[in-house]
Amino acid sequence: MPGGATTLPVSEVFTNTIQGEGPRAGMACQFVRLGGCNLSCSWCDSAYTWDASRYSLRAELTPMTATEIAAQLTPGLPVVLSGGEPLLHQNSPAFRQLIHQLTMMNCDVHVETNGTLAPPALLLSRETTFIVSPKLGNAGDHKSSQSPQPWMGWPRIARAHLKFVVADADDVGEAVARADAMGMPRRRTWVMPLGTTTEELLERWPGIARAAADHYINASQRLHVLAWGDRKGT
Ligand SMILES: Nc1nc2[nH]cc(C(=O)O)c2c(=O)[nH]1
Ligand code: SF4
Ligand SMILES: [Mg+2]
Repeated sequence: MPGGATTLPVSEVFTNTIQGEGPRAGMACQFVRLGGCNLSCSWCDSAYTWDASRYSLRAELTPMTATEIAAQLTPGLPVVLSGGEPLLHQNSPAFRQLIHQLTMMNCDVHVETNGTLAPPALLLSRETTFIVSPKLGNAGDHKSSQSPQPWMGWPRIARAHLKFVVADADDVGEAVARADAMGMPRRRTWVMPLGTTTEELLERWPGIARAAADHYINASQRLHVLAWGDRKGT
């Protein structure tokens, strides 16, 4: 990403939704979805933010200043920063400006990240919540230049939680092993089902919930998909 960018590549800004996944599932919130990712998960449900081989990123991403983004947001309502990988933009002046504007607007910030990049001091100093999703084998192979290896400092950040996308009980076992290896407490570790339809999510849920409970980790559904399907703007 260009270090001096005064705009961010924005896929979508939407308000009036609920956080669908993980430790804050059900929370009223709004979203800012940024373009670009440093991984290429086979089942990515937001590939339109990064995959130039399948989408026209020029059409999908709009350069916006922090002020333009903030103007579309509701003061006081938590903002989920997602992507793509939003932390790719952490050194951009526009990213810093956006965080400052969200502070002025009294908006909590929750970052949905793949966990490969260390977060900036700016976010750590304002009690940001991090929802960190390291990728399991089910995400397939990434490009040869890409490393899905997570930054190992997440357990030291009290407001960081792991959230693994799992297909079945075996994946839950893999998630537990990964959390344990990172030193992340199980009470801050979540799994959620892979899937973009109600049928898939419900079909996987009993096996995943059972395995999560047996391993003393948390499980969430994907509430927005159950409510509205796999649609942009939700
Ligand atoms: N409602 C809602 N909750 C979400 N939680 C994580 C999301 C994401 O795409 O990162 C997401 C999303 O796209 N919508
Ligand atoms: S890390 Fe997230 S945004 Fe990037 S390819 Fe994987 S699922 Fe998609
Ligand atoms: Mg999503």
